[in-house]
Amino acid sequence: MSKKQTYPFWLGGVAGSLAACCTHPLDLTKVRMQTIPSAPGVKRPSMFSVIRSTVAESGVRSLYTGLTASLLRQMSYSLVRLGTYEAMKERLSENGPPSSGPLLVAAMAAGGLGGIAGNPADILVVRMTSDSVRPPEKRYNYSNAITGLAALVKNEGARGLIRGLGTNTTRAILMNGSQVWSYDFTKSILLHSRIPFVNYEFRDNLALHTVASTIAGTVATTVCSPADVMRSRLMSATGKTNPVEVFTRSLREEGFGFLFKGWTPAFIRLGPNTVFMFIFLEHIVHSVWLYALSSPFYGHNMEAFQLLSRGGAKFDKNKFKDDFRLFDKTERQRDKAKAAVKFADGELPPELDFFKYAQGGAPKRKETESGSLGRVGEEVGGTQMKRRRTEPTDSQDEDSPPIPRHRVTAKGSNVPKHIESFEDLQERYKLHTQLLFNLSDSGFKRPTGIQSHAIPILLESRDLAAISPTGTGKTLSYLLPIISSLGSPSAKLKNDCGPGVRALILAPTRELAHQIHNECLKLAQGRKWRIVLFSKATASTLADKSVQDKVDIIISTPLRMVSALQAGSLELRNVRHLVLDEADRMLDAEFLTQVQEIITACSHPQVQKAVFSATLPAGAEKIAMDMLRDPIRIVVGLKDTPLPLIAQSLTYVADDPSKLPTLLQYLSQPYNPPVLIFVSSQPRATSLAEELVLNGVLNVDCLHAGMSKKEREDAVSRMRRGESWVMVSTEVMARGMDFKGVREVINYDFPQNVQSYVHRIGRTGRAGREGKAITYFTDEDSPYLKTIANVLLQSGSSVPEWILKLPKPSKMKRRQMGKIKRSETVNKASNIGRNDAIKRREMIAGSKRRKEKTERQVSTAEYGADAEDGDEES
Ligand SMILES: Nc1ncnc2c1ncn2[C@@H]1O[C@H](COP(=O)(O)OP(=O)(O)OP(=O)(O)O)[C@@H](O)[C@H]1O
Repeated sequence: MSKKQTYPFWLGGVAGSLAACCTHPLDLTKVRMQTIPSAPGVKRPSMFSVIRSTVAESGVRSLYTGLTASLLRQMSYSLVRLGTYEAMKERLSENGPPSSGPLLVAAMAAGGLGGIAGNPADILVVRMTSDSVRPPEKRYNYSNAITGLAALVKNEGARGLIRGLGTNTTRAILMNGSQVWSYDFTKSILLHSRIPFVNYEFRDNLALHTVASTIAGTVATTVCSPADVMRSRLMSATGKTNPVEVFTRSLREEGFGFLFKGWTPAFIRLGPNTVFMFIFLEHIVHSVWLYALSSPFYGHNMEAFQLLSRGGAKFDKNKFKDDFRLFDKTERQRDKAKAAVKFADGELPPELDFFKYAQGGAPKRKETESGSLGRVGEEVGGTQMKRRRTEPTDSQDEDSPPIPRHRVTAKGSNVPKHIESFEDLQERYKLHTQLLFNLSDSGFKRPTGIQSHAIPILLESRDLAAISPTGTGKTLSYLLPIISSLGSPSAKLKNDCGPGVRALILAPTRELAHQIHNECLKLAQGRKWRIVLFSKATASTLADKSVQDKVDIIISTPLRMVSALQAGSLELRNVRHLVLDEADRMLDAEFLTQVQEIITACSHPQVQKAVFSATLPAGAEKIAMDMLRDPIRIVVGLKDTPLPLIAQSLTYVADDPSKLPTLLQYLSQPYNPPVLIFVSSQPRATSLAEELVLNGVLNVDCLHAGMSKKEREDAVSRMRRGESWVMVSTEVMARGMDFKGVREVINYDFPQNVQSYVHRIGRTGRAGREGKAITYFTDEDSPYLKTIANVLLQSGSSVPEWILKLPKPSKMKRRQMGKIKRSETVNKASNIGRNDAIKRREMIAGSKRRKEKTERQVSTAEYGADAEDGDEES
């Protein structure tokens, strides 16, 4: 179910009332259609004839007859049903997202309560809207809801208030169960799903609310129609009425179809009503929340929160405890005091320590159990099954190597003060409230270590080199300052900021660029910045200067960008913010020339440059520092060191052919999907994936740069949806990709270097979660083992004594590390007779790809459709 914010109880009533104002004429028409007495042989009036005759009474105004009753109904029925459902949902969410069953029950129960609360107003609605179609002597002539209510009690006593209560409550139960529940359900299904063909991904915005509420309206109309018809007939009747009698008489006279009588007008009324109600509700909740965040009154003593929650369900301070704290100065001051004490110790304040690795360094390492070479398939790290401890540990074993300290070190002139909360940004840098809201909406309550330091530095227009472990939120560290510094969208500024793109983010792979683009869109929600993922299609659109000048941010791979620069179809002269994500990769031999060309094209004198990575070897760092102006260098934890949250181990597998049986054996036992498996080449990735499938491993997927754009996108989507249990990949997935659920990484092939190891295993243990990383090593890999073992050691995983005693590989030797030649297939035994088949298949696939490419090029030329980007995989 989708995550929703708690809102004051009465907001549901307000949203319902606003919706009722829009759809009351339809409501009136529906009631009239349902209550006009039928006479044998006389055709029932159509919806349009009812509307026509209503307007004939006293003009368009008569379509609003009974509006006061309708508003009273919303302020009782909708207020209770929506408020109660939200409160129940909140309760059910205490231990994680609730499942649909309990939510459906909650929705129905809340509907029942709403039905009871709204019954008197419902009677008034039916009577007031259908009064004019009754014989004059039988009319009620209520002038408004209040006098109507008084007349009802006076004439029929308190019992009059419960007329039709049974059917009305049944209808309300069905209505809430179908409408509110199906809205939430549809929303959660659609959120982040992609519509095929148009390739649109739903986000929590107007489009999603509209589609989900339309579906909810259709479901609700169908489910509620029978109860609705019965309710109208019972409520419009005077004197004693028996529901069974009404039902059997209607059935006898009109057949079974009477239960769906007025479905079309009911839908025409309920459909828009549902759409309006949910859209109003979503927007009012959003606005109230924004108001709460920005109001100066809230900062002091939370009066406004109390005001908002007065008279209904309380604003759930427990759920919003983090936000609550943002506005509670006493608490904040207490936190600041605590932070000051912690900082004196050289540690991070607790609120910066989102990922908990800052609490005194790495966990206590486990002692090696075996001092000798393990048997094939035996994990010699000794820690892989044991969860990492992240509590601070002061006591150290004499023999233990030093525990690494994960603290933040900042070097440079006049380093701006770090922030302690996102709210500090609003106080210090006037961060737009919408951004603050979007952060909170994404569940980002506190800045991580890198964010708390990098964001103020970038907001103060300084150049930055930031090194922080994988999964610690580097993306937000640069996105937030960029978006905040841009101020208004270019299109609005009307060239005040100069024409042309204002921010450029470079990433080494298409997948990563896509992911950053998505993060950027999420953060920018609610404002109209133009954020473009640079592809062949967008490049051709942006070739039009007038379009280009309206773009605020471009996210691209270097290759794609350089092609556009060389073609003269893009200008970067106005770029004020340039970020290199995965900086060491971007500055390595393969990309350096392209990146330099792009940097040169960003010729604005005030361009701010920043480089981010989890690893930055000395060579790359030197290049980066030379390119930055008066830079600040931030390091979180130890350079090139993974988080202690990842339990790392090394598994001896003797030789390459022994890896497959070891892996199959591992996967035949319970494991934590999804598992990400890294191999050294594209053919090996395909081959391993095939072998796993042939051996009955379920939900195996494969991703490498040799696959088409569509295949790669599909593989990433399957992974995000949790449909892939085992993903075999190459280095293309090693950097930056954020699949929160990845619990285990297996290095099937030994990594090429330390950086590759750190990034590969960094696909797990993200955002504070624990992870597990296993690295297979063969006799051939053993000369390089010590290099990786040192990384394990630095980050607190244990390493067998014998590995520690291995000689340190020379620089020359280390360079050879990534150059081990491995067979293209992982199972030579199945090669016999298969090689030909594989070659044939590859030839067919190749020709298919070529054909597709030609077709795409043709269609690109004709329709400007997206075409495949260049591959950036090494
Ligand atoms: N302040 C925050 N609070 C909670 N979660 C956060 C916060 N900032 C980022 N995250 C989440 O942490 C995860 C990792 O973030 P991100 O991908 O930016 O890490 P990274 O440091 O760039 O990793 P890598 O080095 O692998 O690229 C993401 O799922 C992101 O949504």
